Amino acid sequence: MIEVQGVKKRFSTPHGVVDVLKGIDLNILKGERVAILGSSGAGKTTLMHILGALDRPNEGLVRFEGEDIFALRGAALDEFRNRRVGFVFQFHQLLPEFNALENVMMPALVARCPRRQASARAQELLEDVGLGHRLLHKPGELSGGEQQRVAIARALVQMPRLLLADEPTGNLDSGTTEEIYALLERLHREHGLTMVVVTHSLSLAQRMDRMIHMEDGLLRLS
Ligand SMILES: Nc1ncnc2c1ncn2[C@@H]1O[C@H](COP(=O)(O)OP(=O)(O)OP(=O)(O)O)[C@@H](O)[C@H]1O
Repeated sequence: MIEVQGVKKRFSTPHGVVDVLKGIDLNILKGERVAILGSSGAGKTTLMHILGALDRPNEGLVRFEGEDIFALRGAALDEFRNRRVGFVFQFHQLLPEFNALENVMMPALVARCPRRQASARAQELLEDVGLGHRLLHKPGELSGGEQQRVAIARALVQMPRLLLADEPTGNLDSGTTEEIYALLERLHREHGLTMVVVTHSLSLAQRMDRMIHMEDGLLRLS
C-alpha cells in the first residue's frame, strides 16, 4: 500500500544543516499495523509527516497505492491529505472553541460535504468511540482520553484507508492508554484500516503486526 524508497530529509537551521532522515526504505501492506519505536529525535515524527504528505522529502519517493504522492500538487495534494490519510497526534490539536461534533465534522466540511451529512457521520463516529453523550462538549470540558477519542473520530470522518498516529497515548494514564489501543484494534478489525503508530511503549508496539525501530534517521527492521 505504501512504498518508501530512499527518503532523505534535512532541515536548515541557523546553526547548520540537520540530516534527520538519512535514507528510509519501507513497504507497508494494505491492512497492516506497523509500530515505530525509537529514541527522542530519531526522526519518527518527521517520517510520519512525510507519509501523510504534510512535509516533503529532499530526496526519495513515497508511493501510496502506486501513486507518487509528491508528484501531486495543489488541490490533488489537499485531497490526498483530506481523504486518504487520517492523523492522530499526541496533543490532539482539537479546535478549543468548537464542540466535539463540530471538531469531527471539520475535515468533511473542508471537503465541501453537505453539513447534514457531515453531522450525521460525525455523530455516528462519536457514538462508535463511546462519546454519544458528549457531542456538544468542547475539548476543555472533556478528559484527556475523551479528547483523544474525539481526535480518532475526526481522523476517520473522511473514511481514510491509512491512519497515522503519532504517540496517540503519550500523555494518558495506563488505563486510558489501554482503552485507546483497544479502540484502535477494534477500528482496525472493523474497517481494515492500515495503521502506522509511533509509540515509546514496547508492550503497545508488540500488539501491532510489525515493529520497526528508528535510530538516528535510519530504520532497523525487526
Ligand atoms: N522543522 C525543523 N527544523 C529543524 N530541525 C527539525 C525540524 N523538525 C525536526 N527537526 C529535528 O529533527 C530531529 C528529529 O525530529 P522528530 O520530531 O522527527 O523526532 P522524533 O523521533 O519524533 O522525536 P520524539 O520522540 O522526541 O517526538 C530532531 O533532532 C529535531 O530537532
